[in-house]
Amino acid sequence: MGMKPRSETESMSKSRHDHATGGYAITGEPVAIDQSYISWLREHPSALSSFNRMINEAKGKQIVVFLDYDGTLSPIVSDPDSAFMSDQMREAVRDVSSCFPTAIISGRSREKVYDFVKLEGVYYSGSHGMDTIGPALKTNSYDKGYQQRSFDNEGNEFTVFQPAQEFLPAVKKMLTEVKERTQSIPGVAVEDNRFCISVHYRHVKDEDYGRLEEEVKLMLANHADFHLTKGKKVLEIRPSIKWNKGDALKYLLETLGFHDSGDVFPIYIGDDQTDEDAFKVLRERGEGYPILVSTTPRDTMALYSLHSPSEVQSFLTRLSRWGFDNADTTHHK
Ligand SMILES: O=P(O)(O)OC[C@H]1O[C@H](O[C@H]2O[C@H](CO)[C@@H](O)[C@H](O)[C@H]2O)[C@H](O)[C@@H](O)[C@@H]1O
Repeated sequence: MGMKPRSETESMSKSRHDHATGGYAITGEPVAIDQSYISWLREHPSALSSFNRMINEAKGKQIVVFLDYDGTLSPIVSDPDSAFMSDQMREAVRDVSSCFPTAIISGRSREKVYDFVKLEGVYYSGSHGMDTIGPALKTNSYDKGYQQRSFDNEGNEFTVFQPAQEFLPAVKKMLTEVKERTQSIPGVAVEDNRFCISVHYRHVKDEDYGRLEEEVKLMLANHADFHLTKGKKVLEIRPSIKWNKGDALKYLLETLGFHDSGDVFPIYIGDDQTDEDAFKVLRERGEGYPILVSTTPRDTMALYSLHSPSEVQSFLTRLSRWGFDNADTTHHK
């Protein structure tokens, strides 16, 4: 990573233009590209336009791919239970994971992400990194009390790391409480993400939002060891431990054998506020490619950008093609 991304605005805006619509909306009218987005792209170039440069930086290093789920592998939709991944995206993730170690780190429960993705050979981390399946246990710097050996149906060994284990009984109680407190507010949907709780308000009227936030905050006032974070039309209740998606990324890198290693090139792609913790880790380590998925200019620690899940798919497809073509010269799984 090292250097700041070079300005590639002209080619970037052209590629964005071409990618989305061929430069024209389906009405035949030229597509207007927001000027502020184009300026933002100067600071956060497209990971597709910068692909060759990225590959040059990655040469001789082990690429490891980290992906967020909602808004990255699946588009944001109004019903959280219907955030399905397309077959094409699944194929792109499968191909990438057959070339490089690949992990999906999500705010959802680990089981739910697996149900959406349904791919073997991928590491899954749910509850914002508080429930992570990693490689089989070797010596590592993490508390063994939170790590358990486990086996899949084919007898492959892996490790489950759950640093918020002792919070589970409290999360269960809060789940019941938050449902009771919010049931009279039309449109609220409470999602059990195992170690955290999502309170969705996408379908709540603006005039009811204040009451919802107040109910959640009142509940949290009685649970000092939990706190609130905000995502896309969602309030997220999380145990107050020093653990986030960035820590899960570090845990996976270490257990994959890349603790403080200059031989690794981690790529992290995510769209939400909680992904910033992972971008920050890559910036601090000074390695890899932090990529934000966004259609609008945003304050971010990411250095590169992709416009939408469909661009994520193109990026992954390109990466796996490069991985397959260079199987003899690159480190592989
Ligand atoms: O870390 P992620 O995998 O991005 O998970 C973050 C939250 O994603 C989901 O909610 C978001 O996506 C929904 C489906 O597109 C959308 O309806 C909702 O408004 C978004 O906030 C998920 O349902 C949450 O539990 C996750 O915390």
